Amino acid sequence: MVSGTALIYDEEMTRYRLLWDYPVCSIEVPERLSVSYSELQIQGLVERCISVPVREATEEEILLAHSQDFLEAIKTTQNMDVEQLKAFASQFQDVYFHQNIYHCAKLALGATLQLVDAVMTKKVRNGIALVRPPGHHSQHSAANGFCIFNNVAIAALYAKKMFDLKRILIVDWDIHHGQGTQYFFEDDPSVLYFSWHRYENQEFWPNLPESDYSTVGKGKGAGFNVNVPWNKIGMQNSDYLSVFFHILLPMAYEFNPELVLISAGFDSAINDPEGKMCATPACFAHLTHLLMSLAEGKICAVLEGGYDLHSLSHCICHTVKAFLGDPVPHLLNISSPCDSALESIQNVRAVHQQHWAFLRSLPISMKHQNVNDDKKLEQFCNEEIHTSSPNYCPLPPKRTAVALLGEKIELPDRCLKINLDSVPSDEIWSFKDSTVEGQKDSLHLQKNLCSVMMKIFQKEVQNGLAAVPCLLEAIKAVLSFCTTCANSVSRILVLYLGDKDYPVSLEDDGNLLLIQMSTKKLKGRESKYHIPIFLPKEGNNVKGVLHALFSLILPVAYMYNPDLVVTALSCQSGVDKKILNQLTSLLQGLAEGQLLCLIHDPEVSFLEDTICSLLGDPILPVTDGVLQGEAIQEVEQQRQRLQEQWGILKTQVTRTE
Ligand SMILES: NCCCNCCCCCS
Ligand SMILES: [Zn+2]
Repeated sequence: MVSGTALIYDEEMTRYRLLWDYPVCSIEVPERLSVSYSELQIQGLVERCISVPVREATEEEILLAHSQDFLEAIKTTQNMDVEQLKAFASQFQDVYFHQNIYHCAKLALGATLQLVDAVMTKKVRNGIALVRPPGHHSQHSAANGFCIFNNVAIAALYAKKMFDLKRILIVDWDIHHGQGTQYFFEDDPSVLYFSWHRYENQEFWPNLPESDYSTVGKGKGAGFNVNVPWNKIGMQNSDYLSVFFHILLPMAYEFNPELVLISAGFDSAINDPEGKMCATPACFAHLTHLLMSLAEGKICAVLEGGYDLHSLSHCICHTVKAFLGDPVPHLLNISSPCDSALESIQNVRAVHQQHWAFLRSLPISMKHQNVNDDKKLEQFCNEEIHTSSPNYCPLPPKRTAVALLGEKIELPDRCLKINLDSVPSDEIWSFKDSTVEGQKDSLHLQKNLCSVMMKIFQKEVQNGLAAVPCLLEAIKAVLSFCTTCANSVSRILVLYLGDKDYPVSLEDDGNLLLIQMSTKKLKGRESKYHIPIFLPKEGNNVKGVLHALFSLILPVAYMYNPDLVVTALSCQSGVDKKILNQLTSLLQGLAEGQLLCLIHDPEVSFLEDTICSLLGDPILPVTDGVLQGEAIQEVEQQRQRLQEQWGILKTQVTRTE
């Protein structure tokens, strides 16, 4: 099983800087790399990564994207004096040169390609290249916006050529539009380019009409270029997550990339002088985590922008920790996106409707700019940046506790098997009403669950799995355990995949959020905290689970922000096992990874797959037409009904009286 996170950095890339007075370029300083690398060391993350050396890119590699003339011209900067460098720079926009920048640009590109090699040859699972100069603004024959060679664009061209890849996803979460990258792949359906960027209706740099949502790609590439403009500053975690849930993730799963490249600019984080946005560093752990279930975890993050040294270094640490499989921190106060963000989301979904199955059957209309949602006018955010990052992060619990009822399977040694006889009897707690048929089963059930729960709450393991004779009884047992033994747990999310009516009447006090996916229309009252999701069956297969996951379950779960997640799944549910594994993986972004999987009548193979998901191992991509029309309608109606209570579900600007 492929594991390990590559960290590629060389201090040679700090050896160039601005040599004259040029204000717009003064923020691109060498300390961006050195301060970030030191923070990685302070947090003990360097030693946990696999260090991969940089190399110089070859001319052939540079020429994959750039013209010979451009390359020759850049070469000449090595022997220039400051005046000549200044004159040379004046032919381009917002970029400076230095006698050593050509060398560093070759190292930045070489580092990027080293990362692609390490991931594609399975030396590591994922990784990050800390490089400068950045790349996403540079074009065929032009340097631009601090960029010389387009590192990520060349990485995509290189990966296609060297590894014969047919589908590559580029996620550009830098706050500037990577117009350079867009130009390279505008008519290329094998590279899905996604970018969000500060735009302010073309008022913000690079002030291009083609950076707006209406640029969707050309010819065969139509639909494979996705621009999400931020027309206000001050965007927050909720705005970023909403774009992932309602645009990027459904598209990415439908596209099913073989490799994910992240143009990881962190000028989109709080306190950055360029972005003036409010998303916290912890948010980037979640953005990273949400992408890690694609392409069997093959992800290469390449540094682009990020100009506030404190914010940048913490964002990078959160990204690396997510790559390493560490629990991702709680995000607080997730709620409805602001109206300006909603308008952008609505417009992007409308203009891409004809290109993507998950959108095709929806009634979406364009909404033109008339929102003056002044909530975003404030320069800086009201919420403090959580800079109380631990100096030296203790190694997180990585083990998974597995308590199986009578099942005999080979467990990876990273698992903690709990055999029932060893559980001390005083750990047994009394059911309020144990209606589990058969004393033996109930005793076993109690022991089973109690021991796994204890291990999770004692932080001895991060998550757990229990095979149970009856899902509903097990859920009740877990809930009664939490109310009696675990007062640190105040909000529990239960995701139940099954057709039985949930027995107890649910108090709507918010301590429990039950989301029930069922193939039959469940009667009984639906409430804010009891969300039945009807999923139609086609033959023996349940369709629309992934769509429900992105459009409903994950957004509501993030807004609910549980302390524990419980999934109750049955093998016979007719849901594609690969989809259940995706669900198990993605839900680990909640509750700092405290997840308990209850499985009824488990097949051994499904148990093994679930254990892999719980261990954070790469999981197989979902391939067969993940999103079906009819099922989408059902989920869509549910989403419409719930969005008033769960604002994160909104995807359109709602008329305000
Ligand atoms: N404040 C507007 C001037 C922007 N100048 C270029 C920024 C390049 C960012 C690269 S990520
Ligand atoms: Zn940027």
